Amino acid sequence: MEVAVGQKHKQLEFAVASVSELASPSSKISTSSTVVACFGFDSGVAEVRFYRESNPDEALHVALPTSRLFKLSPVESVCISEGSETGKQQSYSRAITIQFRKDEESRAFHCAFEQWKKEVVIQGSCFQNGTLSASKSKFDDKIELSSAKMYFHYYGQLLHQQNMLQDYVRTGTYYAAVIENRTDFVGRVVVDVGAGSGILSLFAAQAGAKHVYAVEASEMAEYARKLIAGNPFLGERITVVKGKIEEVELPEKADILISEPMGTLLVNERMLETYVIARDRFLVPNGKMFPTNGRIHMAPFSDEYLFVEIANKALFWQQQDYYGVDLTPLYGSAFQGYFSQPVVDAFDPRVLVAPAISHVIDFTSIKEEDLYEIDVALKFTASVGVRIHGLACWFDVLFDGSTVQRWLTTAPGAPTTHWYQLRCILSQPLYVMPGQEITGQLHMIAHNAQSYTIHLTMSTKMWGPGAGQGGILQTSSCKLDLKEPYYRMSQPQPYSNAQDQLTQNLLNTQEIQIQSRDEELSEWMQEPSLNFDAELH
Ligand SMILES: C[S@@+](CC[C@H](N)C(=O)[O-])C[C@H]1O[C@@H](n2cnc3c(N)ncnc32)[C@H](O)[C@@H]1O
Repeated sequence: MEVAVGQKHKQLEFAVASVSELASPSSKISTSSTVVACFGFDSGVAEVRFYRESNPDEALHVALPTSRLFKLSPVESVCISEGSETGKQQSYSRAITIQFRKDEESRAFHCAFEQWKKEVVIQGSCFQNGTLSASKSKFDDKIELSSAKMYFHYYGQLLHQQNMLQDYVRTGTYYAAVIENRTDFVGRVVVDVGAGSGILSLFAAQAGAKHVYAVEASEMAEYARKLIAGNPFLGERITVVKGKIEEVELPEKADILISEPMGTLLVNERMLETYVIARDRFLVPNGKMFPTNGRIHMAPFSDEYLFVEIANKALFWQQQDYYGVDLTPLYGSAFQGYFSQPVVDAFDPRVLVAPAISHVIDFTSIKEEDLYEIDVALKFTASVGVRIHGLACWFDVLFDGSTVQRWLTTAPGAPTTHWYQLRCILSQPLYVMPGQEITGQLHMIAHNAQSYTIHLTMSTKMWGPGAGQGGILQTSSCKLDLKEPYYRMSQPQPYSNAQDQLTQNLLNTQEIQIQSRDEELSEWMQEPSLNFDAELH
C-alpha cells in the first residue's frame, strides 16, 4: 500500500541514556532529562532525531539514507553518517555515539534503525517514478486520521488513564490474573499491547517477566517511562516503545501478550484488531494471550420506563407553535435519531426476559478481518409474557492462565465496571407470550471512525386463536451507531445493586466516580453536529 508524502504523522520514539557527536563532545545530550530518539521524516527523508525531552527544539538530526549503525557494547552504539562514495571507497564525516540504559533498549533501537532504513529504500525507488511514498500501516489503512488523532489525544492524558486505573474491578482482575499465574510470566518475554500508563507491564514485571516491551502510541508513553523509571526494581526489565503496534519493530518475539483492548460491547474502539495484529507480528507460536478470549452476551429485555424516556425525548419536536414555528416536520428525524443511539447504563438483570446467548471471540485464533463484520443469529425463548423493547448486551473476557482461570465480567448484577452494559432499543416493541420464540440477527459492521454500525432485527411469531395457519409475524429493526451512545449513568437509576455498592466501598476508600471510558472518549471524538443529545440540551 502506498501513501502520499504527507504521511508525517508516522513516527516511532525511544528513550536513550545519552547521545554525543564524536567531533564535538560539547554537543552531548545527556541524562539530566530523558533523551528521546525519534524516527520520522524530514522533507520526505527518513531520519532519527535526538533531543532532550525538556527541550525538543534543540536536536541532533541524522539522515538515515546515509547512515550506518554499529554496536560497540551491549549498551553503546556508534552511528556514522553523511557518507560520500569515491570509486569503491565509502567515507563518512560524522559519528554519533549513543548510550543505552539497557541491552533491550539498544536492540529495539537497532531493529527500528534497520526497519526505517528499508522504508527509505522503498521511498527512494518510488521517488524516481515521481511519486514519493512510504508504506502505510494497517492501522492508517482502515482508520480515519481525524478519528485516530482524537483517540490518541484522549489516551495521552493522565486523567483518562486514571479513570481506567480507578475501575478496581477491571484493574484488580488484571492484577489477580497476572499474579496468580506467575508461571506464565516468570522468565518470559512479554509485550504489553497499548500499554497506556504502563500498569500492566509493571504487573508482568512483578510476576517475574524476563523483559516487557510496553508499546504505546499516544503521548502517554512518556508518562509510562516516568512511572517505570520511578519503580526501578521493576523498570529495569521494561522497555517503553512509543508507536503503533502496527508499525513498531521489536527486537525479539514475545512468549505472552498482555493487553486491555476492550471497548463498549467488547469491540468498540476496534482495538481488538490491534491485539490480533500484535499476536501475528510478535507472539511466538502457541504463545499465551492475556486475555485469551471474549464473549458478547445478549438477551431480550423489557423496560417500559426506558422506552418511554427515549420516546419522550423526541416530543419536543411535536410542538406546532414554538415561538410561532411548527417543529413537527423534524419530529420523525428526531425520533429516529434517539432510537439510533445505543443506551449505556447499569440495568437490573430482572429486565431480561429470556436466558442470554453468547458470541465467542477467540483472540488466539480469530483473523483480524473477521472483526470487520460480526454477524450473530439470535434465538431466545421468552420466559414471561411482556413487551420486548430490544436487546441487552454485555461482555466478559477470560484469562486462561496455566494456574488459574480468571473472568472479567461486565454482566448486569455483577460489580459495575466503567463499561456498564449496553442496550439497543426497538422503536416498535414486540409482544411475546411465555414460551414463545424470539428470533433475529445482530449484524455489526466496522467503520473507519474506530467503531461499528449495528443492525438489529428481532421477530416473533404469534400462534393460536385468531393467528391463522401461518401465525402472525411481528418484526422490528433498528440501525445504531456504537460510537454515539446515550450515556444514561448520570440519570437516577431505578436499580441499585447493594453488592455492587459494597464492593465499590471496600475497594475504593476515596469518593471516586468511574466514568464510562467511551462516554469521555465520545466527548472527544464526536462531531458536534452528530451529537444528538448535545444539540438538544
Ligand atoms: C484501554 S487503554 C489500556 C491502557 C493500559 N494497558 C491499562 O490497562 O490501563 C488502551 C491503550 O492502548 C493504546 N493503543 C490503542 N491502539 C493502539 C495501537 N494501535 N498501538 C499502540 N497503542 C495503542 C491507547 O493509546 C491506550 O493507551
